[in-house]
Amino acid sequence: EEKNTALHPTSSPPSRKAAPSREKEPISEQRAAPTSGWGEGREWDACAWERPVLPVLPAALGGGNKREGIKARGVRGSSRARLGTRGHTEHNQRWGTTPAARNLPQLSRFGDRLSGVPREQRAFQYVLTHAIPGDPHHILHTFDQWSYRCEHLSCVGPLKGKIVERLLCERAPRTVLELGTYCGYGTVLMAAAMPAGAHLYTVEPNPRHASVAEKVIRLAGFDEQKVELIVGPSEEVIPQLRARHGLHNVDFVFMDHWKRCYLRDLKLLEEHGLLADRATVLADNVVFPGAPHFLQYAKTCGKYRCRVHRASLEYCRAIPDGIAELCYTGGR
Ligand SMILES: C[S@@+](CC[C@H](N)C(=O)[O-])C[C@H]1O[C@@H](n2cnc3c(N)ncnc32)[C@H](O)[C@@H]1O
Repeated sequence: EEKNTALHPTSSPPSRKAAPSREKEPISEQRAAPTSGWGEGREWDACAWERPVLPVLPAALGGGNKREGIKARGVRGSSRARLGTRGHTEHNQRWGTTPAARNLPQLSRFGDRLSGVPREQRAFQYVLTHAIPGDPHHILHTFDQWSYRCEHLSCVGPLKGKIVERLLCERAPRTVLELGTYCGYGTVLMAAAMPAGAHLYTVEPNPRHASVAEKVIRLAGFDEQKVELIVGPSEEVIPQLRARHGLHNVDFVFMDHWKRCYLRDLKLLEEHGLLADRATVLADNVVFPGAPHFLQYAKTCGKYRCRVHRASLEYCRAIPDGIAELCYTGGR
């Protein structure tokens, strides 16, 4: 159920015609070359050293991670169905009929095996070498560059990130809960926008993702006083938030884990009395891939005021998506 693991970046991938001269160079030289890339419109060069390792990386490694739900081929099919004429043509031109596109899931796994490094770890290595430590926005920007130009990551992304950031600034919450940390993109984005003294709890069951996120969060300069990463599934963590983590109630929730868990976890938060009066609950991807049961409940149960902020899917402007905003009124 991971959101769109197979969708391609919006900007063109680097031309493979341009690559041969570099590809013949020893890898050590290629790694040394790119560091001047930032701010000069040469961001792809900054990660050019990835190409010789896997020449088909940008096209091939969009997803296909079995553990994370929808297989790349299935998502690709849906995305093509939803694209307009222009998007469809672009899609075909880029990936549509190439053997690499037809074999996305296999190639993705092949990429992980060949490099011996999971996708999220590759992204982190890029961030570590190119982002400015202690500068959350530069770290987010570096993730964006990686995701647009190299491999798709299912972070909230810059467009929907702006919506989250704006709502968070408006609400100025004291306590924030994120469900689904992944690489820590959303965590860093929210931690940077929170008022001083606010505390963010973020929940991630996958230890591999949690390990990357922990490093990203600390790289951005947020300590445990500000951001607490809890490793475990939301259904186990939510009931323990009060007793184990001292969270009395939460002012702002960002749901961005598996979509089928949204409704269950919203009800869990209600049952455990964890939603503060007028708490804001944001839920990502309610348009694509969608969370219809969650939306139906939020609109009809009488406990929330609900609206959807329309945007597009992270790193893919052709696919409509949206963030639901719920305001908890508790039925009053
Ligand atoms: C779409 S990603 C989260 C993206 C992140 N919020 C961001 O903006 O960078 C979804 C994440 O939810 C995690 N996840 C899946 N099931 C979960 C659960 N039951 N509780 C918490 N997280 C879960 C997955 O492991 C994955 O890392």
